Order: sequence, then C-alpha cells, then structure tokens
Amino acid sequence: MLPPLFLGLDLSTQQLKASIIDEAENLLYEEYIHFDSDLPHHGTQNGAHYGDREGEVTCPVVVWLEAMDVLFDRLTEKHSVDFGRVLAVSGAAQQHGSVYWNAKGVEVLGKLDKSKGLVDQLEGGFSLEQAPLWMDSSTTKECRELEEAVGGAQNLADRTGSRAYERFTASQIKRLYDYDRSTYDKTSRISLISSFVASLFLGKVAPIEIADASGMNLMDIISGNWDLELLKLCGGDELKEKIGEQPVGGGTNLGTVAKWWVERYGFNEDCIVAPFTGDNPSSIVSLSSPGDAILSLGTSTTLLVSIPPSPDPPLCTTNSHMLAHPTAPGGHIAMLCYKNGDLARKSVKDQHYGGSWEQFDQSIKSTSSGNDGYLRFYFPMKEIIPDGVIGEFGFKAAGKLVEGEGGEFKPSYSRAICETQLLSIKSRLHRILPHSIGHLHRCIVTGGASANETILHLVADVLDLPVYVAATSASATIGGGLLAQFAWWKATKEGKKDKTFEEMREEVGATKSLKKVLDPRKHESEIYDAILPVYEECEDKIIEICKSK
Ligand SMILES: Nc1ncnc2c1ncn2[C@@H]1O[C@H](COP(=O)(O)OP(=O)(O)O)[C@@H](O)[C@H]1O
Ligand SMILES: O=C(CO)[C@@H](O)[C@H](O)COP(=O)(O)O
Repeated sequence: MLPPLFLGLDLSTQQLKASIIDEAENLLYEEYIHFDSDLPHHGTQNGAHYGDREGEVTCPVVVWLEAMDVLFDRLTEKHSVDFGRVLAVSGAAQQHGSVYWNAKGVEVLGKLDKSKGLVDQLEGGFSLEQAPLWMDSSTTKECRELEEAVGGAQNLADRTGSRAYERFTASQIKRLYDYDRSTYDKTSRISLISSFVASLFLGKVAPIEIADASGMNLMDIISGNWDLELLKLCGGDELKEKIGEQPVGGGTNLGTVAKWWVERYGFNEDCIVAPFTGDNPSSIVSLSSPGDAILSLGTSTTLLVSIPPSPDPPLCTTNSHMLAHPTAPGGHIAMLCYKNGDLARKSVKDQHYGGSWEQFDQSIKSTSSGNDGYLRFYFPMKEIIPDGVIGEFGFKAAGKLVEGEGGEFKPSYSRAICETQLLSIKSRLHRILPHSIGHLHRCIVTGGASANETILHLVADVLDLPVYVAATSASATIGGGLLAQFAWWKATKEGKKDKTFEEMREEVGATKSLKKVLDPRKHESEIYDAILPVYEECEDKIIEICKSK
C-alpha cells in the first residue's frame, strides 16, 4: 500500500488553497483558486463585496462553493491526485466570518448527489447569501451594546479573550437578531467559515474548533466552552441550538468524509475529517514555538505569539486578542491584527510604482532607514489598530503634520508604508507578551508578502529580530495538513489517543523546516528605536484627528 497523504486547505480572503503533504511533511501537491481572477463572474474585489451599509464587507457563499468544485476538479484533472491515499483532511479559513445555513441547506448537505457539484446542490441552502467577512466593520453599535451589557470592554476581553470587535461573530449575529429577525429565524445553523468547509467534507454541520471559536466573543477563554449569557445576549435562547455543540480541539476525529467525496473524487472511505481552524492559529500549528513571533503578511497583517499552558489566566487586553491554542489544551495565542496590510501596500504599489513590486522595492532600496525624517500612514479602510482610524497622513519626524489626506510627499512611499506598518507592531509587541515568554528570539514571516526580501529586511531592522521563512508562504494550508495528520495519528495508532501534537512530530521525525534569511542590523535597529516615540506621537495625533471628524 502506498504511504498515506494528508490534505490541508485554507479558505483565506482572496483564495482557496490546498496542500497535500506526506507523513514527513513533504509538500507533494499545491493548488489554489483565486476568487477574483478564477471566478470573475462573481465580481469580487480582493475576495470581497463592499455593500451598501457603512463598513459592510461580505462574500457570497456560492463563491466558496464554486471554488471548492473547481479546486477538486483541478487537483484531479491537472495533478492526477490519488485521493484514495488521503487518509485525513483538515484546514483553515479566514477568521471570524460566518455562514448561515437554512433548513434546506442542512438537509441537502446530508444527501449530496455524486453527479452534481456543490454549487448545483447547495446554492439556495443559506439564509444569508452574503457571508460577513473579517473586513466588515458595520456592527459598531452592537459591539458597544455587548460591552456595556457585561460591564465594559475589559470585562468582555477577560471573559472571551477580546473586547467586542465588529468583525467578530457575536456582533454580526446580534445585528441579524436585532434588525433582520426573519432571516435569523430562517437560519437553522451558524458556522464559522472554517467549520463551514469542514461541514462540506463531513456531510453534516461540523462543530466549531476551539481556536477559531475564540475569535467570536462568544466563548469563555478559560474553559473553552460557550458563554451561555453571551449567546443569549446576541441571539436569544435559540442561538445555542444554531451554534451547536461545544468547541472542539484541533486534531479531533469528527468522522469520515461523506460518501459524495468517495464517489465523486475517489476519496478513501476511511478518510478522517478533523476540525478546520482559523488561518492564524493554523500558521501557529505549522510554524511556531513559544518565544517565536509569527508575522503573517497575508491580506491582513497579523502578529502572533504562542503562549504555553499556564495556571495563570491569560493576559487579555482591549488592544490585542487572546485566542485558544488549537493543539495545546490550556495554551493560548496572543495576536495583533491590522486590516490595512496587503491591500494598502498594493494600492501604494499601483498608485506610485506602476503596479510593480520591483519598483516598490527599488524605492525602498534607494532610500535609508527612517525615510529622511518622514512618516506616512496609510489607512484606506477603517483600521482595527488603532481602532477606527481612516485616511492618509504624512508627518515630519518631529511630529509635525505636514499634510492631511492626499497632498505632496517627496520621500519613498513604499518605505513609508512598510515602516509605519512595522513601527505600529514594534510599539505594541512588548505589551502583549506575558512574563512567561520573557523576550522573543526570532520572527517567522509568512503570507504572500514574505516572498519580498526587501520587506523582510525592514522587518528584521524595525523589530530587531532575526527573520526566518518556511519553504512555502502558505503556512495555513500546511498547518491544516498537520492537523489532519494529528487526527489520523491519534485515531489509528495504538496508544496515541491522548498524545500531544509535539509527540507526534517527534515520532515522525518532522522538524519545522525554517530558513534563517536575515539578521537585524544594529545601526538600523537603533534608528527605529529612536523613531518609535515620534511614531507614537504621530499615531496619537491621527487618533485625535479621526475622533474629531
Ligand atoms: N513580492 C511581493 N511583495 C509584496 N506583496 C506580495 C508580493 N507577492 C505577492 N504579494 C501579496 O500577497 C498577497 C496574497 O497573500 P496571501 O497570504 O496569499 O493572502 P490571503 O491568504 O489573505 O489570501 C497578494 O494580494 C499580493 O499583493
Ligand atoms: O481577522 C483576522 C484575524 O483576526 C484576519 O487575519 C483574517 O483571519 C484574514 O486572514 P488573511 O486572509 O489576511 O490571511
């Protein structure tokens, strides 16, 4: 019999990616479906629709169904993947977004017909055709109401790991419950995007995974169970039923793939489905050890630090997130998340460098650290950190606002956007680290922009950390493959049921194949240390300006 394979998926903001690995984590197949370019008839812009309500950002569920159909056709036709060798599947998805199944959808999911694709059968199976995404910021009112109901933002953070955020699922559900009750009532089950994809494999609505559940403002961050009072506040008594069973850990065996996968694509009928997690927790699974910072430069920018289990309660702040760890019970992940990451850099590249990353990079290379004393901030979308700021702002390093939105600016635009994005992380990094971590040893960079060595140089110098990358920038899909392998290993190997993820990695002899790319340069890092207070002063001014708008 040929050795087993493990399938990991990542349904991220702009694309659906798949990786197939073997037991030693060798990457055998990789494929992706880019929503805008592969499925242009849905009219997504960077994977999203921007709606009529202020801050409304969604994606039609049918885009993801079609991406699944096309992806598996491609894996079969282009790569001739033998799915009979795939013994477990898991994966990840952009966090926080939610999918609303109606009764018909749940019913059809349980009896998929092998002669038809997912779109043909499941279109019309959702009470909300447009799923709210992590970029949505339309639920500020619901957020403040939720915080008020539990005695303030810090209380909610202590309880769920985060204060109320617009993109988190609680406020999204509350908006539906408060303003669109008939749609809410037509909703039989609510999935996260991650558990929605797991449901497609399972042929029934899958439970929500614990790390992704901690991005909802609905789960008790200490116990890992649903907070019943919060459920009721957001969606009445009936929300408990719609959300389903308690969150489950990464690597849980949820059952085997639905018959449809066996009959249509030749999946092994024993192929295990393990819970899908969020893309950021999945990157932690594939890349991180405590003491590492992970910088994910995907559509969003996130900074993640894995925190080992501790008897002390996790450090929950109103400016950062605390997530449950997907594979270490009692462990956590501290996270910063920025909305204006890749899309803001891309717009600078298109506006000033003719759409060329080479020219974007060249402008950084031909200027020096600190950009001749200028700082320029880009927030084309309402930002998460600092909360609610929007616009473009340029400053002299002395903290003097040289122009407001738009206006003339001489030094390098590309250096400016990368420096201010990274200085924001530098100014917050120490505040999210618990004492148990002490200090960080290295920064592992992943996501699309980790392919850009010029940006990696800035990361090393600004954060003053050695920079590492993995063999592929698609760390979330590899994390999915590893979660699949973990579920299979525990379920099928004698005596492994209660073993840990690390024990599995040790047994199969897998090491994280990380490559050191750069060390920070002392002189350059000192320049950024010196700029930091000025950066913070400028950021405070922007917050004031935006408040008074
Ligand atoms: N050389 C580069 N420099 C900077 N960014 C890049 C480069 N190459 C690709 N990217 C960015 O990577 C992004 C995709 O990253 P990815 O991690 O796949 O996103 P997501 O997972 O959120 O869909 C693209 O939108 C693109 O702008
Ligand atoms: O909202 C968050 C994390 O809180 C985002 O990081 C999403 O999870 C989207 O991920 P990418 O598609 O940008 O990787």
